[in-house]
Amino acid sequence: MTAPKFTRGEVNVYSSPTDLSRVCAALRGVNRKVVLVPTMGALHAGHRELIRRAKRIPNTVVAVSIFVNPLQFGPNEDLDRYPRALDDDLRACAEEGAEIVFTPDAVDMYPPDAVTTVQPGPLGEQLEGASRPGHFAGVLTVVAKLLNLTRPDYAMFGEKDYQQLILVRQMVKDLHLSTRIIGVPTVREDDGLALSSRNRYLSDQDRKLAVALPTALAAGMRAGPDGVAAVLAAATESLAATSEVELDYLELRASDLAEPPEFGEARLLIAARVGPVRLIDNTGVQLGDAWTPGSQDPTTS
Ligand SMILES: Nc1ncnc2c1ncn2[C@@H]1O[C@H](COP(=O)(O)OP(=O)(O)OP(=O)(O)O)[C@@H](O)[C@H]1O
Ligand SMILES: CC(C)(CO)[C@@H](O)C(=O)[O-]
Ligand code: BAL
Repeated sequence: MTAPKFTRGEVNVYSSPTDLSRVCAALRGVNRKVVLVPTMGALHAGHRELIRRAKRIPNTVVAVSIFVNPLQFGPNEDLDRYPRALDDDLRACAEEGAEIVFTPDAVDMYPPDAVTTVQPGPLGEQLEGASRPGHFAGVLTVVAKLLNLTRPDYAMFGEKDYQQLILVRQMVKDLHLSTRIIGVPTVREDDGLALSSRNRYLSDQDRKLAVALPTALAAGMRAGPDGVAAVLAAATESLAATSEVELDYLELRASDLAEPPEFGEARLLIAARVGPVRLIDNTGVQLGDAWTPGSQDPTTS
């Protein structure tokens, strides 16, 4: 196959995995780098930021996948009513300059005889995985398929789904995949709420209440210099002010999520239900003083 020529502002849409794989191979053959942006569609400014950052990498072709992956939804979750907006999504991809959009059918990603999945290990059972059993096996399986189909040089993932980002990085390392995983900071509304496709399910009143999540994270972050207990106390106290928000978890972990937090960079993660909508968010927290083991002690320099 010869590599396609792209017209600025136009996206090339593929729904067949084989066609996608061939076109990416042809592009690699003419020394173009491929950047993959995996999404479930209903694109918002957070997704656009992933595409924009992908476009900043020189000599690349940006491939956005839009696939509501059934394998990562539990039996009582919102697979059927997950927002779908393909026409708007294609327009957004064209506006941001993505060259390729991949919109497969579920039967092509999971033929009836497919049995192999990618398992995430212990971290996959914690935090989001504790509330959504099997979720990360579903995510890693589809991401592995997308990485194999496109063999990208880079793939973009949002920090909004921080645990997902960590698990994808681990999978890439464990399976000796050669893609570089790029994490993109969370894009937020003016009041701090993290953009998410599921925000559109929030009623006006719940939308106002939802700001309790980033507010609690910010309170925790400000308490960072006072240590682990202070961070958790501050975030918990902040959250208590909004009794309508039903907390699922609020946890402070080391940045890799595997270790308990000690000094330096940590991650504060929250999941909560606001009305019918389950929202997640997280933030980096600097624990203790600016000095951390391994850094230069400013008092002795
Ligand atoms: N606010 C955001 N800022 C940065 N990246 C984001 C944001 N929201 C989603 N992403 C990233 O976009 C990619 C695709 O996510 P997805 O399509 O599930 O959107 P979503 O808004 O997270 O949807 P959902 O409501 O299902 O969580 C993921 O890598 C995700 O982390
Ligand atoms: C990475 C992903 C596209 C896999 O379906 C999904 O989990 C998401 O949108 O974050
Ligand atoms: N952004 C994570 C996808 C999910 O909630 O299934």
